[in-house]
Amino acid sequence: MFHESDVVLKANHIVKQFSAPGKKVLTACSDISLNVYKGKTLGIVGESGCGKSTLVRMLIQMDAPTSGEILCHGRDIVHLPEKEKRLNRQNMQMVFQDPLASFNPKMKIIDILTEPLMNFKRLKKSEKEKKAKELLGMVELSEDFLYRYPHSMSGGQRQRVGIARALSLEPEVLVCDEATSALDVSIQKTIIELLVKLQKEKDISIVFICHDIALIQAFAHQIAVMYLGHIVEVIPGEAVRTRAVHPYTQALLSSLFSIHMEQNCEIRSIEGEVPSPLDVLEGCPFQSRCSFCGSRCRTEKPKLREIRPGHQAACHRFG
Ligand SMILES: Nc1ncnc2c1ncn2[C@@H]1O[C@H](COP(=O)(O)OP(=O)(O)OP(=O)(O)O)[C@@H](O)[C@H]1O
Repeated sequence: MFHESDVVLKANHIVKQFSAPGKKVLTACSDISLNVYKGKTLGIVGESGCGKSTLVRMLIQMDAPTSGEILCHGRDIVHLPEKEKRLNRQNMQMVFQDPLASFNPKMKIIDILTEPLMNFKRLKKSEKEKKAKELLGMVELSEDFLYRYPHSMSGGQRQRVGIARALSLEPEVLVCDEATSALDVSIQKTIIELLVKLQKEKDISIVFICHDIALIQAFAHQIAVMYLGHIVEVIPGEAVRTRAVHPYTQALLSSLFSIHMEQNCEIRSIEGEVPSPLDVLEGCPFQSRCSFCGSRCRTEKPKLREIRPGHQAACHRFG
């Protein structure tokens, strides 16, 4: 299903560290390797603070890794000259959780939609209206919104504008950072259906960051599960419910609250607190919350190993 020749973006052993008070070092991303495939969705899931945003900021060149490489079609994009980096950014666009915060409230929708194209001098002023109408049509919004302001639209409509604006530059990779988390469940569903439709039409790769494994498994082709700066499991989306093996992925699945859940079904929470990324222990990052933790887990960090095609896990119980 996933072929090396279809890799658009590749992270190779990337690490991101920040300096913290008391001369400490905070490792937000620890030795992460993963692939983003053409026309496919990679879901990145994990609790708050596990390093999801830090990881995608590096993937889209907003931040440089402390070490490791990021390749776009095999070419190193970390060490590009600044000018080339800027041009390359057109190819990777982002949709944020709260479009109201990322849009200029004084700008009309026509200007919000066409600003990226104007900035890169890819659109003439005289063509703005035509292009903006086309972009609104692409996200199934009426042309009536053209001269309105973002605050007069609903959250779902604004998120459609955010998607249209991000896709205006025809990127190969679209990164959605909790892009549907602030929306009602029914609106969330329509936005995801729109993303899936646009992905099929345009063959774009989507990186979808989310803390909700139930949502992401419904449409992601592969899911990377993060815990404390580590990727602990990479699994095809359709297999996550039945084949996930990592105790953390299983804990996330069992703590799901689903509206389809049967009555009397037990909701289990994950025992214990996430340790601070400043005090990372030797061995497995999940050891303090894992009911299978053995002596090897306390001393040796498990490597992410393939356990079947397209499925990798970092756990001493497997591989
Ligand atoms: N610029 C920074 N300087 C210092 N520490 C940072 C910086 N950016 C992130 N961190 C730390 O790195 C860790 C990972 O943060 P990150 O925002 O990537 O997590 P996240 O999984 O995206 O969380 P959330 O879902 O809450 O956004 C956190 O401990 C955070 O405090």
